[in-house]
Amino acid sequence: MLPTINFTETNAYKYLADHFISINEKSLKDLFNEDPARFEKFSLIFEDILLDFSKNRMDDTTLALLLQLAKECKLDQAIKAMFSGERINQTEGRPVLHIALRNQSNKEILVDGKNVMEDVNKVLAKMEKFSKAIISGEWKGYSGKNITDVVNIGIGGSDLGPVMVTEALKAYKNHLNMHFVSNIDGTHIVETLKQVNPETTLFLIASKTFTTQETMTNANSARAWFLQSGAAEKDIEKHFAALSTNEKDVKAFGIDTENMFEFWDWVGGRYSLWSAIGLPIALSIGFDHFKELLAGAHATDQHFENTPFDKNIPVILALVGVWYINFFEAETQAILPYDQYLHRFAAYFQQGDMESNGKHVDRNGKEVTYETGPIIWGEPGTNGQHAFYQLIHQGTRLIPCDFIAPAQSLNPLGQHHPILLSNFFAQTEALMNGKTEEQVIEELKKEGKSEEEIRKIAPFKVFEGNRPTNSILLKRVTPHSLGSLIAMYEHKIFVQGIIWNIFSFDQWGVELGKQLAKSILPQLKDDQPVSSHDASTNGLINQYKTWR
Ligand SMILES: O=P(O)(O)OC[C@H]1O[C@@H](O)[C@@H](O)[C@@H](O)[C@@H]1O
Repeated sequence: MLPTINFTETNAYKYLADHFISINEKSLKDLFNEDPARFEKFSLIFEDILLDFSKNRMDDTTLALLLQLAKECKLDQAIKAMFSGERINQTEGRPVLHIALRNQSNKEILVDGKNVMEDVNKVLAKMEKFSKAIISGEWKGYSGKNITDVVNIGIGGSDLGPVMVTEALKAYKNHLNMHFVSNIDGTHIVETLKQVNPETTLFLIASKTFTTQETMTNANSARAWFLQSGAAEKDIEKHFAALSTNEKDVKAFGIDTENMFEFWDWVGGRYSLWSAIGLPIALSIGFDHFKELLAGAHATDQHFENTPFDKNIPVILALVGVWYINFFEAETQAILPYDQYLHRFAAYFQQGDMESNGKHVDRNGKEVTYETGPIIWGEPGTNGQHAFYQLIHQGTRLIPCDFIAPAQSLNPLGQHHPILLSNFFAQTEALMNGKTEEQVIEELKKEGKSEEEIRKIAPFKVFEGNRPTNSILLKRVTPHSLGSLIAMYEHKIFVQGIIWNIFSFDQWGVELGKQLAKSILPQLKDDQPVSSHDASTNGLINQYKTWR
């Protein structure tokens, strides 16, 4: 069982609330001036990843109090509960064991007296064999040709992880062309099928439940297309595989369980890329690289489980986040990777974070009286700079940002990487230091502007600065470092959920819309006007009926 402490009733919270008043008056510049050792104190290195959290609006006292908060919320107990396989997803009665999927130490993890590592290793071995057969061409399509294209059909956690990782690790990929179909909009599957040949295409039907409407509809359309293109029922076994926990429905769909890659209810959808759901990753970059991804995540797991909180990267990331969300009232958190390969990283953690911690009821079943999960957003640098950074620099909102960049480029081309990184360094510096009115006036004078012109324009050119950032500098994007980085964010989300006293591993919030869509669908069959909804919904449906 997880602790059920209201963090606003801890001593640390009360001290933090007082302490906030004094910190809020200080600028980041002051904080750096006051403490020459600030960078050394407020940065951590883990393997080839440096976290610099010194450009945050906090000092030694803040950190000490945040650490005390974690202690008072019994974070240590919660971490132990997760790693030991307790049913910490209490609203669904399940353990939370994505850490088992990448448990390369193979240390036993028991659930109901059974070591889950046996099943994990069995599926990994099956994934290895299968991916090697497909990649090598040993596995043939129904007409004897090698597989050239893989179409993953899944949505949410059964899509976003594999999409993000295959994009992030594109530099490591082999000859297989990867396609991802998620949207129920027929356009997605139709446009994808235009690009592939049934004789050389492998479809992966990725769904934990194997009941998700979007995925099953897309899967059935893919199956129909396959059969209409000249293949026979018996050929399905060469071209369709399932990644799921639901053996019964996989069989009913017509997929041989030989081609089923199993996972278990203790793997949350948004934490599933390490499971059979990662098969498209193994196919795209090869199983050995997939294992390195798992190893990177496992290294972070060990760091998270065993490192004192003051040196623990996920814990620090989480506590700094809590500081902004609950004291500075920041509503959003930007994730800004300065790496084109990481272009889906923020989108991935939109699900990871917002589906986990977008909760308004605490672990006692009571309405919370404080903010929980932030709105996650972001785009890769430097594109974002030319789009929305204006608001981050000069807008009225405080937006904590995580800047992420690799020191080494996987495509060293002329001056591209130094230019990219100069922007990465410059942005966090600019956000911290800003530009004073005196500096603006000085610059305008140098440009030869008149007193009158200077007076008019100067206020608009001032940057107040004092805007907080984390910088995460990786040596290089590799399967290992990416695995570590993803796991850092996963555990950050876990820690924040513990502090906020919410359940991070259910997602009831996605159900209501699904339910209503199911009841509306039959009403769309005929042209009879509907009147059973509110006036707006009736009006929209009836207009649709006249226009379709
Ligand atoms: O993998 P399946 O079961 O198709 O679910 C796909 C997605 O469905 C959504 O409604 C959420 O619950 C996600 O967490 C999940 O990843």
